[in-house]
Amino acid sequence: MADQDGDGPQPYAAYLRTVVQKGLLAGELPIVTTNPSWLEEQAKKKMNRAGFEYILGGAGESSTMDANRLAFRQWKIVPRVLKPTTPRDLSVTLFGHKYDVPVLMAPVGVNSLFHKDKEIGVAQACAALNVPFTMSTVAQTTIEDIAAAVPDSPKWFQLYWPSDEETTASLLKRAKDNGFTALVVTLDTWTLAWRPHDLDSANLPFLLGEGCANGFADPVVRRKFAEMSDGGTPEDNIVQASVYWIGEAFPGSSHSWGDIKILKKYWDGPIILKGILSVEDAELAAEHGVDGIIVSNHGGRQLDGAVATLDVLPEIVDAVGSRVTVMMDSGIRTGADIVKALALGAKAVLVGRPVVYGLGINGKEGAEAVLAGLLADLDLTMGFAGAKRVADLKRSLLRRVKYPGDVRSNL
Ligand SMILES: Cc1cc2nc3c(=O)[nH]c(=O)nc-3n(C[C@H](O)[C@H](O)[C@H](O)COP(=O)(O)O)c2cc1C
Ligand SMILES: O=C(O)C(=O)c1ccccc1
Repeated sequence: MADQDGDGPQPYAAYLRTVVQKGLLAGELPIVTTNPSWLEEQAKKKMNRAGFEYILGGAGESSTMDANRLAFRQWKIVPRVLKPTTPRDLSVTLFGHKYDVPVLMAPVGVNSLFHKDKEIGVAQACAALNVPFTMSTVAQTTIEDIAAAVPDSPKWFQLYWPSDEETTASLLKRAKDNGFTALVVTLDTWTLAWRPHDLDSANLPFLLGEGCANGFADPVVRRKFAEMSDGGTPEDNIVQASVYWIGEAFPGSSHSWGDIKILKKYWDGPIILKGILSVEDAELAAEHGVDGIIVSNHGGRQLDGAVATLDVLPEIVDAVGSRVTVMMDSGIRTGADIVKALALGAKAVLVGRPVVYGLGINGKEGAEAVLAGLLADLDLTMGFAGAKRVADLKRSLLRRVKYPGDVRSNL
């Protein structure tokens, strides 16, 4: 969708072209709604229950999921007029790479539960729109298969950090050898949280082999599994192998700051820590020489009661923004949300649930429709706000308001 006529991609213009091409003007309805708060409803009707509920679920009473959305509602944009903003430039430079848009796909595992296109569908949707794709460790597609499907597109690798150093090294080597340029290390999920939604329905698909494809393809995982199972392969005993691999990805206890040196030993590109919510940890990340952080509460799926990411973003940016690249996720649904996060100092945002709802509704096409819509909305919102480029999004564009939500809130 890159538009070579202007200065880089013009997501709204591209979106309108798609509307015409797909015959929507002739009265056909889009398969995927353009309203992000209806996506969940649409996905519920279209997807199988286990897959839909796995995406939907938050930890505890989902209070952090609610907070993520409410936090966005408490900032409003003060627009400008008589200020031409075309053509707009949505590009950002992160770790020396120029990206067309300030939006990345968040790492989301077990996509085979959502649609047969699984992670490949999402990766291809991202590739079509030049959105960097962050691959999850617990994908149901291998690192090698993602690389083969989207060889020339920007790709980051997310690590669930195994307790075993040799397994860590093996995963990182495969990611590096296959063209993944940045490493995202998720720190808030050394074990899965109390998620009543999934627990009540015993929806724990990774114990049946889902989310294990990447692990089962790993030479070190295979060797170690053979050693402990009298020469067995994961394919011989899926349940036992899943328990072993999931035990590596989620070891049940956290690494410590001193272990960052292990990551540096095996990864010479940018290292980004995901799941930072406190200024203290942001400072420690900077002191330990990492390149970036993602202010994230895992979309409210880990510590229920954790603070909304937008509520701590400004203080974290103030503390470490000049030393590390600060990004954020959790609760991004609209172009206005992205504008607010960028104005409060994030260099880029990641989006999770909406895209995999799109995948569940209509495979690769659905994921692409959600991302294209989000980028078009961002493009328009920047224009109305008076911003021609991402650097124009400053804190002075926003006002903090006191009311708890909007009348139309779906919370
Ligand atoms: C179904 C699902 C699976 C996820 N899997 C992973 C994962 O494998 N690794 C990871 O770091 N984060 C994972 N996340 C968290 C996302 O990367 C991201 O932090 C979160 O979805 C952002 O919030 P949002 O869904 O409100 O956009 C997952 C989220 C969902 C919804
Ligand atoms: O559900 C998640 O949030 C997550 O990170 C995960 C955990 C296990 C398998 C797949 C994804």
